[in-house]
Amino acid sequence: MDLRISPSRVRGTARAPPSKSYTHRAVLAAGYADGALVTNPLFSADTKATARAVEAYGGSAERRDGDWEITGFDGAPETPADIIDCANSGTTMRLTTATGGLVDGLTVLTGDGSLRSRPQGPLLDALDQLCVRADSTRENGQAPLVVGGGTSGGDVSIRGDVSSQYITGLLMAGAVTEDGVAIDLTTELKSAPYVDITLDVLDAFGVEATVVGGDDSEIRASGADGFEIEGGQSYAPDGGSYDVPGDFSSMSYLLAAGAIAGDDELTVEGAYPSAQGDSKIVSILESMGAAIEWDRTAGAIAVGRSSLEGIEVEVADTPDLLPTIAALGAAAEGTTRITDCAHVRLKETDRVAAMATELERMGVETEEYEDELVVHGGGLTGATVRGHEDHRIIMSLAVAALVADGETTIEGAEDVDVSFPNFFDVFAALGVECTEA
Ligand SMILES: O=C(O)C1=C[C@@H](OP(=O)(O)O)[C@@H](O)[C@H](O)C1
Ligand SMILES: C=C(OP(=O)(O)O)C(=O)O
Repeated sequence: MDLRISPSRVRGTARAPPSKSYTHRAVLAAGYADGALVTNPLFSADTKATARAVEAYGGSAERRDGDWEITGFDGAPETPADIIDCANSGTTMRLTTATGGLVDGLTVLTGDGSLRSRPQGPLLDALDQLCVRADSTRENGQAPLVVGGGTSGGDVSIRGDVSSQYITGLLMAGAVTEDGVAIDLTTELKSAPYVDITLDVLDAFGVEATVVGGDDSEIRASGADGFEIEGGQSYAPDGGSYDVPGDFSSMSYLLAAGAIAGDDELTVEGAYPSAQGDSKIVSILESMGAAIEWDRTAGAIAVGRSSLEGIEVEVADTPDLLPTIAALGAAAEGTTRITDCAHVRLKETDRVAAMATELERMGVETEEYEDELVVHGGGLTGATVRGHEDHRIIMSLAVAALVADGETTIEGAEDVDVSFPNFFDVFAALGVECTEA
Protein backbone atom coordinates (compact mmCIF):
# COMPACT_ATOMS: atom_id res chain seq x y z
CA MET A 1 0.00 0.00 0.00
CA ASP A 2 1.30 3.43 -0.94
CA LEU A 3 0.17 6.29 1.26
CA ARG A 4 -0.01 9.95 0.31
CA ILE A 5 0.56 12.44 3.16
CA SER A 6 -0.18 16.14 2.84
CA PRO A 7 1.54 18.75 4.98
CA SER A 8 -0.63 18.81 8.13
CA ARG A 9 -0.98 20.13 11.64
CA VAL A 10 -1.55 17.70 14.54
CA ARG A 11 -3.54 18.22 17.72
CA GLY A 12 -5.34 16.25 20.41
CA THR A 13 -4.58 13.21 22.53
CA ALA A 14 -3.22 9.82 21.52
CA ARG A 15 -2.55 6.69 23.55
CA ALA A 16 0.85 5.03 23.33
CA PRO A 17 0.66 1.51 21.94
CA PRO A 18 1.93 -1.22 24.29
CA SER A 19 5.65 -1.92 24.29
CA LYS A 20 6.87 -4.39 21.69
CA SER A 21 9.98 -5.29 23.70
CA TYR A 22 8.06 -5.90 26.94
CA THR A 23 5.37 -7.90 25.08
CA HIS A 24 7.92 -10.25 23.45
CA ARG A 25 9.54 -10.94 26.82
CA ALA A 26 6.29 -11.29 28.76
CA VAL A 27 4.84 -13.75 26.23
CA LEU A 28 8.04 -15.84 26.20
CA ALA A 29 8.42 -15.65 30.00
CA ALA A 30 4.82 -16.88 30.30
CA GLY A 31 5.89 -19.71 27.98
CA TYR A 32 8.79 -20.60 30.27
CA ALA A 33 6.28 -20.49 33.17
CA ASP A 34 3.36 -22.85 33.28
CA GLY A 35 1.39 -19.93 31.90
CA ALA A 36 0.33 -16.37 32.64
CA LEU A 37 -2.12 -13.73 31.55
CA VAL A 38 -0.30 -10.95 29.69
CA THR A 39 -2.49 -7.87 30.00
CA ASN A 40 -2.41 -4.94 27.55
CA PRO A 41 0.05 -6.65 25.22
CA LEU A 42 0.97 -5.36 21.79
CA PHE A 43 -0.72 -7.47 19.11
CA SER A 44 1.50 -6.88 16.09
CA ALA A 45 3.19 -8.94 13.40
CA ASP A 46 6.38 -9.25 15.49
CA THR A 47 4.80 -10.17 18.82
CA LYS A 48 2.52 -12.69 17.08
CA ALA A 49 5.68 -14.39 15.83
CA THR A 50 6.86 -14.83 19.44
CA ALA A 51 3.44 -16.19 20.43
CA ARG A 52 3.71 -18.71 17.55
CA ALA A 53 7.13 -19.78 18.84
CA VAL A 54 5.71 -20.35 22.34
CA GLU A 55 3.02 -22.52 20.73
CA ALA A 56 5.62 -24.41 18.71
CA TYR A 57 7.50 -25.26 21.92
CA GLY A 58 4.34 -26.74 23.48
CA GLY A 59 2.50 -23.73 24.92
CA SER A 60 -0.61 -21.98 23.70
CA ALA A 61 -1.51 -18.33 23.16
CA GLU A 62 -5.16 -17.26 23.09
CA ARG A 63 -6.37 -13.69 22.69
CA ARG A 64 -8.92 -12.90 25.37
CA ASP A 65 -10.41 -9.46 24.87
CA GLY A 66 -7.39 -7.17 24.94
CA ASP A 67 -5.16 -9.67 26.78
CA TRP A 68 -3.03 -12.66 25.86
CA GLU A 69 -3.74 -15.87 27.76
CA ILE A 70 -0.58 -17.94 27.57
CA THR A 71 -0.26 -21.57 28.59
CA GLY A 72 3.38 -22.33 29.15
CA PHE A 73 5.71 -25.27 28.60
CA ASP A 74 6.87 -24.98 32.21
CA GLY A 75 10.61 -24.75 31.67
CA ALA A 76 10.65 -27.76 29.34
CA PRO A 77 10.12 -26.76 25.70
CA GLU A 78 9.14 -29.57 23.30
CA THR A 79 10.61 -30.27 19.89
CA PRO A 80 8.52 -28.17 17.49
CA ALA A 81 6.38 -30.12 15.02
CA ASP A 82 7.29 -27.66 12.27
CA ILE A 83 9.72 -24.86 11.52
CA ILE A 84 9.33 -21.61 13.46
CA ASP A 85 8.67 -18.66 11.16
CA CYS A 86 9.94 -15.56 12.95
CA ALA A 87 8.73 -13.39 10.03
CA ASN A 88 10.43 -9.96 10.30
CA SER A 89 11.25 -10.12 14.01
CA GLY A 90 14.86 -10.16 15.19
CA THR A 91 13.71 -10.31 18.81
CA THR A 92 11.66 -13.46 18.16
CA MET A 93 14.53 -15.16 16.37
CA ARG A 94 17.25 -14.35 18.94
CA LEU A 95 15.11 -15.09 22.01
CA THR A 96 13.55 -18.30 20.74
CA THR A 97 16.72 -19.68 19.15
CA ALA A 98 18.09 -19.80 22.70
CA THR A 99 14.90 -21.65 23.75
CA GLY A 100 15.56 -24.17 20.98
CA GLY A 101 18.96 -24.87 22.52
CA LEU A 102 17.21 -26.39 25.55
CA VAL A 103 15.32 -28.98 23.50
CA ASP A 104 16.71 -32.48 22.93
CA GLY A 105 15.34 -32.52 19.37
CA LEU A 106 16.09 -30.01 16.66
CA THR A 107 14.35 -26.71 15.93
CA VAL A 108 14.50 -24.89 12.60
CA LEU A 109 14.00 -21.12 12.68
CA THR A 110 13.60 -18.91 9.67
CA GLY A 111 12.06 -15.61 8.66
CA ASP A 112 11.51 -13.18 5.80
CA GLY A 113 14.27 -11.95 3.49
CA SER A 114 15.27 -9.15 5.85
CA LEU A 115 15.53 -11.40 8.90
CA ARG A 116 17.46 -14.01 6.90
CA SER A 117 20.10 -11.37 6.21
CA ARG A 118 20.63 -10.30 9.84
CA PRO A 119 23.56 -11.56 11.95
CA GLN A 120 23.02 -14.59 14.20
CA GLY A 121 26.65 -15.83 14.30
CA PRO A 122 27.58 -14.63 17.81
CA LEU A 123 24.50 -16.32 19.27
CA LEU A 124 25.18 -19.57 17.41
CA ASP A 125 28.74 -19.48 18.68
CA ALA A 126 27.57 -18.89 22.27
CA LEU A 127 25.13 -21.81 22.04
CA ASP A 128 27.94 -23.95 20.66
CA GLN A 129 29.96 -23.09 23.80
CA LEU A 130 27.02 -24.50 25.80
CA CYS A 131 27.37 -27.75 23.80
CA VAL A 132 24.21 -27.02 21.79
CA ARG A 133 24.12 -27.84 18.10
CA ALA A 134 23.69 -24.41 16.51
CA ASP A 135 24.03 -24.10 12.75
CA SER A 136 23.29 -21.67 10.00
CA THR A 137 22.04 -23.80 7.09
CA ARG A 138 23.98 -21.62 4.64
CA GLU A 139 27.00 -21.47 6.98
CA ASN A 140 26.95 -17.69 6.78
CA GLY A 141 25.83 -16.90 10.34
CA GLN A 142 22.33 -16.11 9.10
CA ALA A 143 18.97 -17.90 9.24
CA PRO A 144 17.64 -20.46 8.47
CA LEU A 145 19.02 -21.82 11.73
CA VAL A 146 19.08 -25.34 13.16
CA VAL A 147 19.50 -25.61 16.94
CA GLY A 148 19.02 -28.30 19.53
CA GLY A 149 20.46 -31.12 21.52
CA GLY A 150 19.84 -29.66 24.98
CA THR A 151 22.24 -28.07 27.45
CA SER A 152 22.80 -28.03 31.18
CA GLY A 153 24.16 -24.47 30.93
CA GLY A 154 27.74 -23.25 31.38
CA ASP A 155 30.01 -20.33 30.58
CA VAL A 156 29.94 -18.33 27.36
CA SER A 157 31.97 -15.48 25.89
CA ILE A 158 30.11 -13.30 23.43
CA ARG A 159 30.46 -9.87 21.88
CA GLY A 160 27.99 -7.24 23.02
CA ASP A 161 28.20 -4.82 20.11
CA VAL A 162 26.13 -6.65 17.48
CA SER A 163 22.83 -7.28 19.29
CA SER A 164 21.78 -7.21 22.94
CA GLN A 165 19.05 -9.68 21.97
CA TYR A 166 21.61 -12.52 22.16
CA ILE A 167 22.12 -11.69 25.85
CA THR A 168 18.38 -11.54 26.46
CA GLY A 169 17.89 -14.95 24.80
CA LEU A 170 20.71 -16.56 26.80
CA LEU A 171 19.46 -15.11 30.11
CA MET A 172 15.86 -16.16 29.55
CA ALA A 173 16.84 -19.71 28.58
CA GLY A 174 19.67 -19.91 31.16
CA ALA A 175 17.25 -19.67 34.09
CA VAL A 176 15.74 -23.08 33.30
CA THR A 177 19.00 -24.93 32.65
CA GLU A 178 20.41 -27.13 35.40
CA ASP A 179 23.61 -25.19 36.05
CA GLY A 180 22.72 -21.69 34.87
CA VAL A 181 24.66 -19.54 32.43
CA ALA A 182 27.53 -17.10 33.00
CA ILE A 183 27.98 -14.63 30.15
CA ASP A 184 31.28 -12.85 29.61
CA LEU A 185 31.13 -9.84 27.27
CA THR A 186 34.15 -9.52 25.01
CA THR A 187 33.21 -6.02 23.79
CA GLU A 188 31.21 -3.07 25.00
CA LEU A 189 27.46 -3.76 25.22
CA LYS A 190 25.30 -1.75 22.82
CA SER A 191 21.55 -1.34 23.29
CA ALA A 192 22.11 -1.91 27.04
CA PRO A 193 18.65 -0.64 28.14
CA TYR A 194 17.08 -3.60 26.32
CA VAL A 195 18.89 -5.92 28.74
CA ASP A 196 17.43 -3.82 31.56
CA ILE A 197 13.97 -4.49 30.10
CA THR A 198 14.82 -8.21 30.24
CA LEU A 199 15.99 -7.94 33.86
CA ASP A 200 12.78 -6.09 34.66
CA VAL A 201 10.57 -8.82 33.17
CA LEU A 202 12.66 -11.63 34.71
CA ASP A 203 12.25 -9.95 38.08
CA ALA A 204 8.48 -9.68 37.62
CA PHE A 205 8.41 -13.42 36.86
CA GLY A 206 10.44 -14.18 40.01
CA VAL A 207 13.68 -14.98 38.16
CA GLU A 208 16.96 -13.57 39.46
CA ALA A 209 19.91 -12.49 37.35
CA THR A 210 23.12 -10.63 38.22
CA VAL A 211 24.95 -7.91 36.32
CA VAL A 212 28.74 -8.32 36.54
CA GLY A 213 30.56 -4.97 36.57
CA GLY A 214 28.74 -1.99 35.12
CA ASP A 215 29.31 1.72 35.18
CA ASP A 216 26.86 2.59 37.95
CA SER A 217 24.59 4.53 35.63
CA GLU A 218 20.81 4.40 35.87
CA ILE A 219 20.94 1.71 33.19
CA ARG A 220 21.89 -1.47 35.06
CA ALA A 221 23.43 -3.24 32.07
CA SER A 222 25.41 -0.21 30.95
CA GLY A 223 29.16 -0.88 30.93
CA ALA A 224 28.60 -4.46 32.16
CA ASP A 225 31.41 -7.02 31.87
CA GLY A 226 28.89 -9.83 31.88
CA PHE A 227 25.79 -11.40 33.39
CA GLU A 228 25.04 -14.46 35.48
CA ILE A 229 21.84 -16.38 35.86
CA GLU A 230 21.43 -19.37 38.13
CA GLY A 231 19.83 -22.50 36.77
CA GLY A 232 16.85 -24.37 38.17
CA GLN A 233 14.68 -21.26 38.46
CA SER A 234 10.94 -21.16 37.82
CA TYR A 235 9.07 -18.44 36.01
CA ALA A 236 5.88 -17.30 37.81
CA PRO A 237 4.58 -13.74 37.81
CA ASP A 238 2.96 -12.28 40.92
CA GLY A 239 -0.78 -12.92 40.81
CA GLY A 240 -0.42 -14.92 37.58
CA SER A 241 -0.45 -11.89 35.31
CA TYR A 242 1.88 -9.31 33.80
CA ASP A 243 0.88 -5.86 32.56
CA VAL A 244 2.72 -4.34 29.56
CA PRO A 245 3.68 -0.63 29.68
CA GLY A 246 3.43 1.84 26.77
CA ASP A 247 6.08 1.87 24.00
CA PHE A 248 8.46 4.84 23.89
CA SER A 249 9.89 3.99 20.46
CA SER A 250 6.35 4.17 19.06
CA MET A 251 5.65 7.32 21.06
CA SER A 252 8.70 8.97 19.49
CA TYR A 253 6.84 9.44 16.17
CA LEU A 254 3.84 11.06 17.86
CA LEU A 255 5.99 13.34 20.02
CA ALA A 256 8.15 14.29 17.04
CA ALA A 257 4.98 15.09 15.07
CA GLY A 258 3.77 17.34 17.91
CA ALA A 259 7.13 19.11 18.14
CA ILE A 260 7.36 19.99 14.44
CA ALA A 261 3.70 20.20 13.39
CA GLY A 262 1.68 20.71 16.58
CA ASP A 263 -1.26 23.02 16.34
CA ASP A 264 -1.84 23.77 19.95
CA GLU A 265 -0.70 20.95 22.21
CA LEU A 266 -0.45 17.24 21.49
CA THR A 267 -0.66 14.84 24.44
CA VAL A 268 0.49 11.25 24.53
CA GLU A 269 -0.99 9.10 27.29
CA GLY A 270 0.26 5.78 28.67
CA ALA A 271 3.78 7.17 29.07
CA TYR A 272 4.82 5.77 32.44
CA PRO A 273 8.50 5.42 33.37
CA SER A 274 9.96 1.95 32.71
CA ALA A 275 13.34 0.51 31.72
CA GLN A 276 12.95 1.67 28.10
CA GLY A 277 16.00 3.60 26.94
CA ASP A 278 13.90 5.17 24.21
CA SER A 279 12.20 7.40 26.79
CA LYS A 280 15.30 9.48 26.02
CA ILE A 281 13.23 10.91 23.15
CA VAL A 282 11.80 13.36 25.72
CA SER A 283 15.20 14.84 26.63
CA ILE A 284 16.31 14.76 22.99
CA LEU A 285 13.30 16.84 21.98
CA GLU A 286 13.94 19.16 24.92
CA SER A 287 17.53 19.73 23.85
CA MET A 288 16.38 20.46 20.30
CA GLY A 289 14.26 23.24 21.81
CA ALA A 290 10.82 21.60 21.96
CA ALA A 291 8.29 22.68 24.56
CA ILE A 292 7.71 19.29 26.13
CA GLU A 293 6.55 18.22 29.55
CA TRP A 294 6.39 14.71 30.97
CA ASP A 295 4.09 14.15 33.93
CA ARG A 296 5.50 10.80 35.03
CA THR A 297 2.83 10.20 37.66
CA ALA A 298 -0.02 10.79 35.24
CA GLY A 299 1.87 9.01 32.42
CA ALA A 300 1.22 11.91 30.06
CA ILE A 301 3.59 13.84 27.80
CA ALA A 302 2.49 17.15 26.35
CA VAL A 303 4.38 18.69 23.46
CA GLY A 304 3.84 21.86 21.46
CA ARG A 305 5.23 23.09 18.15
CA SER A 306 8.54 24.94 18.51
CA SER A 307 11.31 25.87 16.13
CA LEU A 308 13.85 23.10 16.64
CA GLU A 309 17.62 23.29 16.39
CA GLY A 310 19.99 20.55 15.32
CA ILE A 311 21.95 18.72 18.03
CA GLU A 312 24.58 16.03 18.39
CA VAL A 313 23.22 12.83 19.90
CA GLU A 314 24.67 9.37 20.31
CA VAL A 315 22.39 6.36 19.88
CA ALA A 316 24.52 3.52 21.34
CA ASP A 317 21.73 2.74 23.83
CA THR A 318 18.80 3.86 21.68
CA PRO A 319 19.28 2.53 18.13
CA ASP A 320 15.57 2.55 17.33
CA LEU A 321 15.42 6.33 17.75
CA LEU A 322 17.80 7.00 14.84
CA PRO A 323 15.10 7.31 12.15
CA THR A 324 12.99 9.61 14.36
CA ILE A 325 15.97 11.83 15.19
CA ALA A 326 16.96 11.98 11.52
CA ALA A 327 13.43 13.15 10.61
CA LEU A 328 13.54 15.73 13.40
CA GLY A 329 16.96 16.88 12.19
CA ALA A 330 15.57 17.35 8.70
CA ALA A 331 12.83 19.61 10.09
CA ALA A 332 15.19 21.51 12.42
CA GLU A 333 17.46 24.47 11.77
CA GLY A 334 21.13 23.65 11.46
CA THR A 335 22.97 20.36 11.68
CA THR A 336 21.99 17.20 13.54
CA ARG A 337 24.79 14.70 14.11
CA ILE A 338 23.74 11.18 15.12
CA THR A 339 26.77 9.27 16.39
CA ASP A 340 27.64 5.73 17.57
CA CYS A 341 25.16 4.21 15.15
CA ALA A 342 27.03 1.37 13.36
CA HIS A 343 24.69 -1.22 14.96
CA VAL A 344 21.67 0.61 13.49
CA ARG A 345 22.76 -0.77 10.11
CA LEU A 346 21.87 -4.31 11.32
CA LYS A 347 18.13 -3.82 11.71
CA GLU A 348 15.21 -4.62 9.36
CA THR A 349 17.20 -2.61 6.84
CA ASP A 350 20.38 -0.53 7.05
CA ARG A 351 18.58 2.36 8.71
CA VAL A 352 21.52 4.78 8.48
CA ALA A 353 21.66 4.37 4.71
CA ALA A 354 17.86 4.25 4.32
CA MET A 355 17.27 7.54 6.17
CA ALA A 356 20.12 9.23 4.29
CA THR A 357 18.71 8.08 0.93
CA GLU A 358 15.07 8.93 1.59
CA LEU A 359 15.73 12.32 3.23
CA GLU A 360 17.95 13.21 0.26
CA ARG A 361 14.99 12.28 -1.97
CA MET A 362 13.00 14.81 0.07
CA GLY A 363 15.55 17.52 -0.67
CA VAL A 364 17.56 17.32 2.57
CA GLU A 365 21.33 17.21 2.55
CA THR A 366 22.85 14.35 4.54
CA GLU A 367 26.29 12.87 5.13
CA GLU A 368 26.67 9.21 5.89
CA TYR A 369 29.62 7.62 7.71
CA GLU A 370 30.03 4.10 9.06
CA ASP A 371 29.18 5.18 12.61
CA GLU A 372 27.51 8.53 12.05
CA LEU A 373 24.64 10.20 10.18
CA VAL A 374 24.70 13.95 9.65
CA VAL A 375 21.48 15.71 8.65
CA HIS A 376 21.54 19.31 7.46
CA GLY A 377 18.10 20.64 8.36
CA GLY A 378 15.84 22.57 6.03
CA GLY A 379 14.53 22.18 2.52
CA LEU A 380 12.12 19.28 3.18
CA THR A 381 10.16 18.80 -0.02
CA GLY A 382 7.41 16.29 -0.74
CA ALA A 383 8.54 13.31 -2.82
CA THR A 384 7.85 9.64 -3.45
CA VAL A 385 9.91 7.73 -0.90
CA ARG A 386 10.52 4.05 -0.16
CA GLY A 387 9.58 2.51 3.16
CA HIS A 388 12.35 -0.12 2.82
CA GLU A 389 9.90 -2.69 4.31
CA ASP A 390 10.87 -1.18 7.66
CA HIS A 391 8.24 0.10 10.10
CA ARG A 392 10.52 2.70 11.68
CA ILE A 393 11.64 4.17 8.35
CA ILE A 394 7.98 4.47 7.27
CA MET A 395 6.83 6.17 10.47
CA SER A 396 9.79 8.58 10.51
CA LEU A 397 9.24 9.58 6.88
CA ALA A 398 5.56 10.15 7.73
CA VAL A 399 6.70 12.59 10.43
CA ALA A 400 9.00 14.43 8.02
CA ALA A 401 6.14 14.60 5.48
CA LEU A 402 4.09 16.74 7.88
CA VAL A 403 6.30 19.77 7.28
CA ALA A 404 7.52 19.05 3.75
CA ASP A 405 6.72 21.43 0.96
CA GLY A 406 4.15 19.44 -1.04
CA GLU A 407 2.77 15.93 -0.81
CA THR A 408 4.82 12.87 0.10
CA THR A 409 4.00 9.34 -1.01
CA ILE A 410 5.40 6.51 1.11
CA GLU A 411 5.68 3.18 -0.69
CA GLY A 412 4.90 0.02 1.27
CA ALA A 413 3.32 1.85 4.22
CA GLU A 414 1.51 -1.30 5.44
CA ASP A 415 4.70 -2.54 7.12
CA VAL A 416 3.93 -0.44 10.21
CA ASP A 417 2.02 -3.57 11.35
CA VAL A 418 5.36 -4.86 12.73
CA SER A 419 5.22 -2.58 15.80
CA PHE A 420 2.37 -0.01 15.51
CA PRO A 421 -0.44 -1.55 13.41
CA ASN A 422 -2.85 1.41 13.72
CA PHE A 423 -0.21 4.12 13.30
CA PHE A 424 -1.89 5.79 10.33
CA ASP A 425 -5.32 5.71 12.02
CA VAL A 426 -3.79 7.43 15.05
CA PHE A 427 -2.05 9.93 12.75
CA ALA A 428 -5.34 10.63 10.94
CA ALA A 429 -7.18 11.08 14.27
CA LEU A 430 -4.57 13.69 15.24
CA GLY A 431 -5.38 15.63 12.07
CA VAL A 432 -2.94 14.26 9.48
CA GLU A 433 -4.29 14.16 5.95
CA CYS A 434 -3.31 10.76 4.57
CA THR A 435 -4.96 8.78 1.80
CA GLU A 436 -4.11 5.66 -0.16
CA ALA A 437 -2.23 6.64 -3.27
O1 LIG B 1 15.49 -6.68 22.72
C1 LIG B 1 14.73 -5.91 22.13
O2 LIG B 1 13.50 -5.86 22.37
C2 LIG B 1 15.29 -5.02 21.10
C3 LIG B 1 16.64 -4.73 21.11
C4 LIG B 1 17.28 -3.80 20.15
O3 LIG B 1 18.03 -4.56 19.23
P1 LIG B 1 19.62 -4.83 19.36
O4 LIG B 1 19.88 -5.32 20.72
O5 LIG B 1 19.85 -5.86 18.31
O6 LIG B 1 20.32 -3.52 19.08
C5 LIG B 1 16.25 -2.98 19.39
O7 LIG B 1 16.87 -2.38 18.28
C6 LIG B 1 15.08 -3.82 18.94
O8 LIG B 1 14.13 -3.04 18.27
C7 LIG B 1 14.38 -4.44 20.11
C1 LIG C 1 14.99 -3.74 15.20
C2 LIG C 1 13.73 -3.90 15.61
O1 LIG C 1 13.18 -5.07 16.00
P1 LIG C 1 13.75 -6.55 15.82
O2 LIG C 1 15.22 -6.52 16.09
O3 LIG C 1 12.98 -7.35 16.82
O4 LIG C 1 13.44 -6.98 14.42
C3 LIG C 1 12.83 -2.73 15.73
O5 LIG C 1 11.70 -2.90 16.21
O6 LIG C 1 13.22 -1.61 15.37
